[in-house]
Amino acid sequence: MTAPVLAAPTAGPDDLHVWPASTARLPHGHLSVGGVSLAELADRYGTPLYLLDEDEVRTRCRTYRAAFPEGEVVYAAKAFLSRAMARWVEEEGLGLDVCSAGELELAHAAGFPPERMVLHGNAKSPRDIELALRLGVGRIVVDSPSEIARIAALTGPAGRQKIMVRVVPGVAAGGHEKIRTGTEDQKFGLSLTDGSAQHAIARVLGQPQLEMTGLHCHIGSQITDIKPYLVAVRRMGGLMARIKDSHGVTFAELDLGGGHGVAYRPGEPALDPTALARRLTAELTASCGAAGLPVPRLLIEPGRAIAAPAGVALYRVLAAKRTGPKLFVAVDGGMSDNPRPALYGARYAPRLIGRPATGVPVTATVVGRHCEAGDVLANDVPLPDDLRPGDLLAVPVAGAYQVSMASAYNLVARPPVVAVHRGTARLLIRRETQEDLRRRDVGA
Ligand SMILES: Cc1ncc(COP(=O)(O)O)c(C=O)c1O
Ligand SMILES: N[C@@H](CCCC[NH3+])C(=O)O
Repeated sequence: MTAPVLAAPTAGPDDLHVWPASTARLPHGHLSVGGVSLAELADRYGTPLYLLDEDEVRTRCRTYRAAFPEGEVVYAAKAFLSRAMARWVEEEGLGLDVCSAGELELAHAAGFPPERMVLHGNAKSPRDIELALRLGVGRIVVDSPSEIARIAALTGPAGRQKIMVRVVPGVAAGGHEKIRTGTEDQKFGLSLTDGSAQHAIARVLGQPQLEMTGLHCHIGSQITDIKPYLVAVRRMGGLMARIKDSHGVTFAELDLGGGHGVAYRPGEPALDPTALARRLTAELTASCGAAGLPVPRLLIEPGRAIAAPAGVALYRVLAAKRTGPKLFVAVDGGMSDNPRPALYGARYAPRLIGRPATGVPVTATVVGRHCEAGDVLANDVPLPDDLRPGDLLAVPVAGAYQVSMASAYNLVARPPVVAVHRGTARLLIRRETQEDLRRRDVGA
């Protein structure tokens, strides 16, 4: 299905710099992304609606590959996955981080080569491991000692499965306490300080069916400062040196996970992959040089930084009212399609589209339609005071951890995802239907 391009843009994207690069202003308050009018997309596919700009995804993949020419860039599918997304990422030469049989199967169905996948997870099910081994997933990242024997047994004497071990480097970083994974008070990885990482590594090294290619760490998400990554590199370097001393083994790879932060609102910082690559490489070279270690090949696993800025969410206003001092603007989505504000206090910058903003700018709170006071999409944001039912709101930087974390709370169907690309639009994921939801209810 395609949607035509509207008229030529009238002005450049000035305050639109957290929007996809293809965003353009059209007459009468309209906007286009990927050459397609957002208002027209809303009419065609309904709202709430998520769109993804294919060129923005591909450009971001290319920027990462150019930043890490010697390394391997592995897209974290948990940020957003569809068959088209898997194909774009594959065509751009990235690997894929999957953390469930579901992600693995979908990517496999899309033709993503299993050998370029990395399987993660703090609680891998027997099926996750069996499927990964049967399909020939490139690397499995061990997060718990109990996985090791299972992976070795299922690999069988003839095979040799590549393994990494996830280590907690003791680094506090991340945009919110719930997305910090570099310290020992959270569930992921194995401790450096109590020796459980060293113990797991020794067990992996003792299994002839397993080939330990290197260490892994992932310190958190929405990180905008390079320094915590440099501390993590030094700690990983220290551990690699101790493993060399105790086991006489050096590793060919080091996976530093993802977590690279993006700007959700104009003026916010973002992590620059090129600067990150330069500093990481320098730090790794220095750490390894000092310890007499060969410099391992770097793997990194960006999810948000590839997908988030390529996505836009579209909502229609259902109600607008003043309650005390506050202007509440209620839209037809909410925490079921975007739980991030409720979970992490995430902030967004919605804007009115589809008509000129004639009203006086006021501070408004955009809320969803769910039966939950915490169902807020954007707190205290500037919007015109004359918003009315039927108006369209667009929220940029919506491509990661929204559709992939969506629920059907209140039996509100999950929204569709449409790809826009150089003047055309096509449906990637259809809207969930009430029939889909009813069909699961099989007890009378
Ligand atoms: C192991 C691992 N790698 C990569 C990522 C991707 O993180 P982000 O989307 O913040 O880049 C995650 C999620 O935080 C993760 O758990
Ligand atoms: N889901 C989180 C990030 C966690 C990343 C997955 N390990 C977010 O939306 O910010």
